[in-house]
Amino acid sequence: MTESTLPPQLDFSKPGSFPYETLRTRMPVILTKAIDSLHQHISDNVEDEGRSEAMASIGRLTKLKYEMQTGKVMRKLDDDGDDVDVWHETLDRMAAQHSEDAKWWKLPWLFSECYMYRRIREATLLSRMLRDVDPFWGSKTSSYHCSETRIGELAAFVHGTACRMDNNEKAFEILLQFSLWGNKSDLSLMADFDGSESLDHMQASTEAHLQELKQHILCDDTAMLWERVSSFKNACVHIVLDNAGIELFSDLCFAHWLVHTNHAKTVVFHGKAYPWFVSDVTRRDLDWMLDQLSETEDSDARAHLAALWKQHFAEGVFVYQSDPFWTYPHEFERMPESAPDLYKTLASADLIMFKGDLNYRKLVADRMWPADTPFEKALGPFTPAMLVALRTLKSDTLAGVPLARVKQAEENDPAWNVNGTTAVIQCFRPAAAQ
Ligand SMILES: O=P(O)(O)OC[C@H]1O[C@](O)(CO)[C@@H](O)[C@@H]1O
Ligand SMILES: [Mn+2]
Repeated sequence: MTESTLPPQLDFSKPGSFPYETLRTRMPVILTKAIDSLHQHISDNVEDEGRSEAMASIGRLTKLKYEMQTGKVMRKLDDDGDDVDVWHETLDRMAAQHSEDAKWWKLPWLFSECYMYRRIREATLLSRMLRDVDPFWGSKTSSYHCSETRIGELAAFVHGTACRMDNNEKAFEILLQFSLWGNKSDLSLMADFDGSESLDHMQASTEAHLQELKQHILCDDTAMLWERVSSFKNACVHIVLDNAGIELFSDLCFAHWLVHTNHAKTVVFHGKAYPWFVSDVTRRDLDWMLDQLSETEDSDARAHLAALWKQHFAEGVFVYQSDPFWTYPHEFERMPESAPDLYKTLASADLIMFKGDLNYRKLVADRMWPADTPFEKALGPFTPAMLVALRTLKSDTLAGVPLARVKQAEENDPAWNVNGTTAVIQCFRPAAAQ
């Protein structure tokens, strides 16, 4: 298909649409919160001489908010980050394709949203006092603390039961589902477990709950995935991470199971090089979470897992990488050209797991595909290895789902595709892996 015969990317042309409301309401709120948090950091930590340059960065963000809200030009970047050329080339390409003057509201949603986070990065990079400050740190750490009970329960299940279950497939399915629903901010699994019951009881009630949640999975390729994973011995699995907190914890649990049942020898985690889309994982988030888990009592499953996982990272069983490509505004089909080494690394994987909504949008190029378009067709040329997308839906793009299923979901809940209550587990398996 040529660019002109492909469905267009999501944009802001329709008042009331989800992208439109995101730019009108949600993005300014996110920006205001980032400004507030940097402001707080300055008041608490920055002495007189550093204050004016830090405040100049706050001024840049206030200006950005004004530019967004009033449809001003999306200007080039002022910092000297290694990725500046990529951003400038993309900005030029976008302008040539969509609107010569590159104004806010005129370029596609995916590019515009990524650009906002890159401008936040610019503002922090340009101040010596702020360059290492994460404006979303407070919201990430407090969301972790809100999930601590659930994390404790899941840790007990993983440490105590999952790797010893007679039925490997069952354990795989449960942990896969945790990783999937971990992408929904409010993970309401194990709702009935009050800490006093046995692990068996907890497992039974969790299984019942997961069973109930299954009806909200619009396309479920778990069987295809299991067919592949069950054949693994010492495989190399890559997980392209999404959010910090309970989602990251559930991803680590899945990786733990892969390694401790000898299905995988190595799990490579791909995170972001700097704060991105509020809650996405950076190395600092990962290290902080491991330390939090270590600080529980010695007998706690969380402390055991943290010790083991730290050792895995030290020994290369778990590997953390943060290629700059993940914070480009690029659809993944651009990876072979834009990040050939990363593409080569992924092509060597036995399986790549893509977590979350934004990764899904980039997989299918954020186009308005008819929902029943085959997933493989929507992936276009991005087929490095067998891959699976685990996503709760928080934006309108979707492929690989029968129209009757979409209709049913719409009837149940008008916000079905943007509020994280429905999900997909979608696999692509190249001919060579069959
Ligand atoms: O963390 P996730 O699952 O990628 O969700 C982020 C998503 O949320 C949104 O901000 C919309 O709610 C999208 O822009 C983005 O795709
Ligand atoms: Mn995210």
